[in-house]
Amino acid sequence: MGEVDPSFILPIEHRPQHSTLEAEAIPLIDLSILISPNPNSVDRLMESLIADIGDACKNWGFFQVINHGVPLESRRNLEIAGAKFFGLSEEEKKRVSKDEVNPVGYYNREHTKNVRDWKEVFDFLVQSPTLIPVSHEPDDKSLKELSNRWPENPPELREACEIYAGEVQKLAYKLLELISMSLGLQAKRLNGFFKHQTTYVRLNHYSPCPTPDLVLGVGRHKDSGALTIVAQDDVGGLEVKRKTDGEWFRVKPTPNAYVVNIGDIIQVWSNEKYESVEHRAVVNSERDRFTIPFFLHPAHYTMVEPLEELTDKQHPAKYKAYNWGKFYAARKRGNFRKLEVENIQISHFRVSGKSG
Ligand SMILES: O=C(O)CCC(=O)C(=O)O
Ligand SMILES: [Fe+2]
Repeated sequence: MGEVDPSFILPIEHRPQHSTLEAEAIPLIDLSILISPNPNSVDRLMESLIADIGDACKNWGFFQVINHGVPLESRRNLEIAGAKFFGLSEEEKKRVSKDEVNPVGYYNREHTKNVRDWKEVFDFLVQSPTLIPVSHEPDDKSLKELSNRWPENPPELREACEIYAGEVQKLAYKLLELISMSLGLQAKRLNGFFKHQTTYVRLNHYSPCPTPDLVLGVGRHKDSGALTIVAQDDVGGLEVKRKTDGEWFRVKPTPNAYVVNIGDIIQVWSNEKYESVEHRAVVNSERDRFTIPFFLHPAHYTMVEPLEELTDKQHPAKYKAYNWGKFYAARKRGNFRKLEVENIQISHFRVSGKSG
């Protein structure tokens, strides 16, 4: 293992098995009806699309979408500018380093469950500035404004990021509406939570690793937001834990598709009709891999709790309400230091205590 820093090395039981099955299995959903509806068949096709989305959310918590309306050019421009940025010297990238006070920009020391991830990232906010709580402490009501930090090089990165985020945001709302309808709710039932969203986009770079069996690009985790929409390149490495048997499945890269997954917030809103599913990113010894997740997050003041339309006497709420901004601030602390205690989880808010 030579030069690999021990902080990256996983406990034996969490090391990736490279016999992992390749999943055609996560559903592939065609959204073309949203872009060019045919008036003669739109109702029937919409009904079947909503049913497919509902099944994918229930059975996998993950699916891929094609014909999603995000212009390919906006994605390519960002992929190219992002690769140029990651190709700069460490010193230059660190001029836009993020830290505990200003958590946007460049970072290469992220930890998942106290093990260092084999990756470097560049994060930017979809709304800049974005308001968030100063601390995770419940009694501290102070807020701070976060603003994006742009590197000098490459100069085109900023515009590429902004255009891309605007395009994926439209897709995020379409998906949110489909998910809402699949739960039997009004299409726009969930949109209001995102008026002052804390959404951000991450550029991930996983460089080749001499010991891919001992480390992970991103350790196993569930996304804590509402929805995640990921552009992955053709290298592959994203793995999803299948709900039925806990097997890890590789998500096969599909050209120009997006991988979509349910986060913890939709698990809570839906009162566990849908569940957020564990996933991870493996690395390899030969090729650089680039991915771009878009993390759809609500306003910091959102109290996350099961939606009242989905609860009644027979189906009581499975979670107590929690404040999104405080939850996220507590979660993020674990990225900057090794914590002595378990990081905060939605299971801590579960009424009868099943692990989430
Ligand atoms: O890069 C990937 O394939 C997945 C990244 C991911 O799951 C995350 O950043 O939350
Ligand atoms: Fe993730």
